[in-house]
Amino acid sequence: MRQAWRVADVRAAEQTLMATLPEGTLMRRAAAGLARRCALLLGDTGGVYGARVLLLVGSGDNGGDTLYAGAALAARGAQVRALLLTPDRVHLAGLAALRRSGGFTTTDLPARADLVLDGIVGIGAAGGLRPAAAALVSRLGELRGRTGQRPPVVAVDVPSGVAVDTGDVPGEAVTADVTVTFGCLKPAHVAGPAAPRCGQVELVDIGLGPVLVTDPAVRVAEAADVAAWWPRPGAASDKYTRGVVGLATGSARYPGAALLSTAGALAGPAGMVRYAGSAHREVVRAHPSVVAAPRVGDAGRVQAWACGSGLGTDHAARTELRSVLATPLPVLLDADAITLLVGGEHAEDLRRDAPLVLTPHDGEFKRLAGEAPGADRMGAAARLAAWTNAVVLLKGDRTIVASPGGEIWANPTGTAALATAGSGDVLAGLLGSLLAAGVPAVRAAVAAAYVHGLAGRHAALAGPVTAPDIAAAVRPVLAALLG
Ligand SMILES: NC(=O)C1=CN([C@@H]2O[C@H](COP(=O)(O)OP(=O)(O)OC[C@H]3O[C@@H](n4cnc5c(N)ncnc54)[C@H](O)[C@@H]3O)[C@@H](O)[C@H]2O)[C@@H](O)CC1
Repeated sequence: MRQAWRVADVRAAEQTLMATLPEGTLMRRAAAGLARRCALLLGDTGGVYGARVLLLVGSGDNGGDTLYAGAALAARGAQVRALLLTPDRVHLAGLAALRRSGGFTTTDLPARADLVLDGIVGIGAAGGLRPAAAALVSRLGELRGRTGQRPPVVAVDVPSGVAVDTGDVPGEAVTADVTVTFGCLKPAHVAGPAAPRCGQVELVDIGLGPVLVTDPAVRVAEAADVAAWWPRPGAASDKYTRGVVGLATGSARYPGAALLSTAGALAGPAGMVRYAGSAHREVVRAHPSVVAAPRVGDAGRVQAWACGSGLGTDHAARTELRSVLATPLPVLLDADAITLLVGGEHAEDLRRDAPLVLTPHDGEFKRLAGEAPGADRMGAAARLAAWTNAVVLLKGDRTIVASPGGEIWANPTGTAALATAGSGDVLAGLLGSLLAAGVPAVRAAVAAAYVHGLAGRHAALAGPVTAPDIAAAVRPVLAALLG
């Protein structure tokens, strides 16, 4: 698991650590790690000696890190130029170090550079980039390196222009190939549109770990976590002990949603799938192992329900939703079931002890919460989770999972390939299967999003992706993940 902390927590930890160390120690550690990574990058394209390195230097300590790292590269023979955004406000000791090592300052963007370091602004950023910085960033694409290609950009701590605590990108921002960050990850490295702008994120240890005592703002599951959480059948397992998942999905109008949620559920860890709904004949024809009935009340025993994908919003759909919510079982509500919650008619039904998971996309989120997720998707998901007492899985490029208790996860495996009709139905079935297999709701949501994303990527290797391709890709992805 990887974890990221908010700026206020990082600052507090840094203060604690700095009080025990000679002044400038942390910046020296940060700059040394940064220079090492830059030297490695230059090694890939002809070496440090003689390389043209451009430093974009803002007024704060982020600029200071950049100047010290530039000094280290200049000392190894690189031609280092620092473009100072605010020449009257600059880290003076860093600038002196650069000059001592033979580095120069410049006032405009040069035509050529083999490496760019973005030290315009780090965790001290307030709001979007100021006009002069934004104008500079918009021109970075003009640069060419010794191979004639665009030079790699290394962001110092975070790409300038991103909102560090939310991962939002409010305007012009740097797109980095590598981000070298210090002490710990920050939310922008893992969540929101900022995350893909970071490129490869590398963490430099500056000794912050022992004093970083607050809970992380956001967690990111890794393959080993998902593999550890994923239930596997044992010698004593049978179809019932592995869990039976019930699906209340699809309708005469949307029979495809029934088929896709079933395909997702069949790829999950539960031992049996029961389908309840008007597409019961189609489901059994396509998936003979499924036991199907026309209504939730006739479905037989299950250990969790997934409800809503393609269910419709008519009276019959409302009755099925009510039946599902009346059970003492974990329930996942997707798509139309979320829409049916709007207006509060099911407020009483939602008072339940068993886990509830909601899987809205932005439109469903807006309908239910009354406003769009906005720039702070993690905060928005956490608020909806607290309000509904449900685990909320907010779909997106970096899908967010938020628990009612305030735990937040960002999914790292998202891909544009998942943005296709019926993709969410597959996810609902898969997540329902994990719930039925006894996986706690937050882990089930995190694991389902992770595997669903990998399945989208796997399917995309063969060309344009449809939802059945995603469902089919879950098995090979699990085979590789679970070993
Ligand atoms: N505090 C510490 O102990 C450490 C800090 N380090 C570095 O210090 C950075 C934080 O330094 P600072 O607190 O000085 O803050 P920054 O250097 O991130 O930014 C603050 C400066 O940028 C300007 N600024 C703010 N918002 C801007 C915007 N939207 N557009 C353009 N300019 C803007 C401000 O005028 C201010 O002078 C970290 O990101 C990291 O790089 C590292 O050296 C590691 C240790």
